Amino acid sequence: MLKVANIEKSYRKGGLFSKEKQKILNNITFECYNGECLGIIGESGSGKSTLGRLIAGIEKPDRGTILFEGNNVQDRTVRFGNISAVFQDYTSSINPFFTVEEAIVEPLKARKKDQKETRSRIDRLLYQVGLNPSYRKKHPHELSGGEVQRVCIARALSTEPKCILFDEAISSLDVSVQTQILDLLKELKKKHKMSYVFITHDIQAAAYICDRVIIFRNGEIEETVHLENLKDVQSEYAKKLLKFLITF
Ligand SMILES: Nc1ncnc2c1ncn2[C@@H]1O[C@H](COP(=O)(O)OP(=O)(O)OP(=O)(O)O)[C@@H](O)[C@H]1O
Repeated sequence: MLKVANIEKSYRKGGLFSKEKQKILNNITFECYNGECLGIIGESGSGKSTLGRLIAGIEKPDRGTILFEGNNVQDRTVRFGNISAVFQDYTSSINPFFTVEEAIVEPLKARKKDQKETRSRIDRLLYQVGLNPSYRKKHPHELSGGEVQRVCIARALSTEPKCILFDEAISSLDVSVQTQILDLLKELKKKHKMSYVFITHDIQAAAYICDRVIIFRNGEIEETVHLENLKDVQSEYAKKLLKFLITF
């Protein structure tokens, strides 16, 4: 369903006018199937978030394609209602002038629903991410970082997308809230065959929710492994990385 093929991405090194480029992603090819949670782990700076931005359609690859059900995610209408994204930097994810209710309802606006139905949907989404209805009228500055992040997750779930990209999206939450969100994602995955691309440093969270894990190294895929074989990765790099992440 999500098909990433031969992706390359470079950025200018040393500012806007520099001619020198640094390759961040090289020859990235993988698929994320319906109902699958695909983890992406790798060292800081290995290009995970860059890949996340390409999947979310925020940036364009220099080469290669990212297709969702056969259509290019660069096309907004392909992403709309199908792919959502939750990023680590939640402070810039929500308009500071919006209330929680407005933020959650924004992606739903294109769909004509009656107000009562929308309100009960907002309450259900808030409940699912562990917030009560009293949060509806609050603004982001009145919330803790973890609460804003939960609103971002509720917003990403609001359109019932087929695929959600999470980029370190739950790392900042309390362990109990993390578990609640992971359990919710597991349930939605089972019920609606949703799929997730789950970028994380948290090997425990990845082990809890992912079906397969891609190990990233310097902008390339080092190894892809099914969760049940995580302890038996082949490459020396993957062994070292996992050992580091598990003992860290
Ligand atoms: N817009 C940009 N312009 C120039 N360089 C960039 C840009 N975005 C990212 N980079 C560089 O690309 C490299 C990969 O960054 P990226 O954020 O994708 O890594 P990451 O694996 O997600 O790291 P982390 O785990 O720390 O979030 C880094 O060297 C970073 O400095």
